[in-house]
Amino acid sequence: MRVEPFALSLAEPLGTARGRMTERAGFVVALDLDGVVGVGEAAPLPDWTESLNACEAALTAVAAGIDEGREPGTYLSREDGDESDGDALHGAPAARHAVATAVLDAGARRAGEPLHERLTREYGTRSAAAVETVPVNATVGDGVPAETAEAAAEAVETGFGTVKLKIGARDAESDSERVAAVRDRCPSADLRADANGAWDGDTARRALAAFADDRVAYVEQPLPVDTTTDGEGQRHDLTAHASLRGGAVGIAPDESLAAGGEGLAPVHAALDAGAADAVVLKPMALGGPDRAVAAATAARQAGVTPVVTTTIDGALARATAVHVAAAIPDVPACGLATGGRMAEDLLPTDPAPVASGAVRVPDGPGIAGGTRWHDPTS
Ligand SMILES: O=C(O)CCC(=O)c1ccccc1C(=O)O
Ligand SMILES: [Mg+2]
Repeated sequence: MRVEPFALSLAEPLGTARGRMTERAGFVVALDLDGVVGVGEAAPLPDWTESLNACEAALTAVAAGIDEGREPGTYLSREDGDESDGDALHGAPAARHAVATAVLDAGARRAGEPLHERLTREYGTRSAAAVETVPVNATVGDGVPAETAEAAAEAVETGFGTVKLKIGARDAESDSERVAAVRDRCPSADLRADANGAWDGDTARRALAAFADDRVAYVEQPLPVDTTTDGEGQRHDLTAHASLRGGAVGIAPDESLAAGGEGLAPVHAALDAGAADAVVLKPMALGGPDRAVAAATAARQAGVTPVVTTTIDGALARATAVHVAAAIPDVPACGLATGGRMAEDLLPTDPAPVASGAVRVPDGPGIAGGTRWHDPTS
């Protein structure tokens, strides 16, 4: 297995409650499975996944194990995340994402089918369906009300039906003004907001009441991650998010789904705790496209809406996430329109371009047909 580092700068940094994102770094892996090469991307992001160093260490260990004859699939054996303790990909979801994607990509390329068809069959709820596009939301970063409304209006003009606003970088009253300004300019857009854990319970209740007037569909991660548990073993952050539900504005855990356990355990905990109207599923943070589709299936069974987003990744992981979304029947608008922020990218052309508020699902074999990483001589 080859492991190649990358670093990509963002042309348009994203302002969030956790600061500004300006660069993404990670690794592309290329894995030869009986003569068919599959590729996958690891784009680790602190707060969501292991560190860049831990990711590299995990991938290096997997590469060494494969060189010694270990079967790549055995690193992924349990899709519920129960890999045996001490195994290389335990606690390294971004590294697992790369390896799982490469294995799936090689299998799909061998079968001559797009990745989403394989994901659908193996981890989804229906037989493979032809899916040409997936609806996506525009992502609008922090800014003063006029800027925010302008960016949202521009997105709606270019065809986005859904706009997601980053909030929580300023106080809740200022964010309510931003949301009101957007609603004013975009009367018929579907609106969402993402607090990235910036609020406490009282602030959240106040802000959610104000957002209801402006018909915000849901808020991602209103409260911070807190994996400590009460006497019954329930996580405090999940209980707290559950107590915010019931109003007009839905609650959509995001960071909480990447904390407090391996693999899908946090997703199941959030569903069991009744903490979610929607769940924000990031294949990179969950440890792979296989797990993300399995999480969506579990969410649907619990009556919870699955939404797929990236951690703002390179083109390979973005396209992988598009395949995940395509494997979910009637998926709502997903946070996959982030390619335009990149100043440079992993592929010369975007295999999953966005137009009119939808992303095109790649229809070649595997993730996106052939790339230079698929050519073992390059
Ligand atoms: O969902 C979107 O619209 C874009 C993705 C996004 O907001 C994001 C990007 C990187 C890291 C975290 C997040 C997040 O959803 O919190
Ligand atoms: Mg979020």
